[in-house]
Amino acid sequence: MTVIVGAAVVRDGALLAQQRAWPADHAGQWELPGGRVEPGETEGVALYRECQEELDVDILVGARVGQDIALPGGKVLRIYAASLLSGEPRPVEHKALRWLTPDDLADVDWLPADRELLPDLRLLLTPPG
Ligand SMILES: Nc1nc2c([nH]c(=O)n2[C@H]2C[C@H](O)[C@@H](COP(=O)(O)OP(=O)(O)OP(=O)(O)O)O2)c(=O)[nH]1
Repeated sequence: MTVIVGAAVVRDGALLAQQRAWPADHAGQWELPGGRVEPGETEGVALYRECQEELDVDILVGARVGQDIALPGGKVLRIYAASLLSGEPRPVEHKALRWLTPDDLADVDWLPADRELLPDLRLLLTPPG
């Protein structure tokens, strides 16, 4: 099974989202940083690599967020919480980045799979108590 890992990077109560530049049918839609787990990689290593490639940052990978979401073609999307270790994110391959507060979460045009995760992402941004 192909696993696509995504990072829910949180800083100061906001979630980092990025806007796809391609392919044409998804360009302009928003997603979490991440990508395919390559053979021989752990999911954490894949996420760390993808965030270096896409954002030019080093991350610390934390706990799972939500359930696996089925993607077309028998793939699944699996999200992990993450925090920034070093670097300031920049959109290396994407059109734009945004830090989304809980109130902003529903404002962007997410990829369909990510939209299913919004309740879990909102919880991640909400301090306990
Ligand atoms: N990175 C990422 N991909 C997502 C998210 N939600 C979602 O449906 N996807 C889908 C879009 C793509 O079909 C697939 C990831 O492909 P990708 O193009 O970003 O990753 P990749 O370069 O490692 O994959 P590939 O080109 O080797 O197939 O997962 C998300 O939040 N983050």
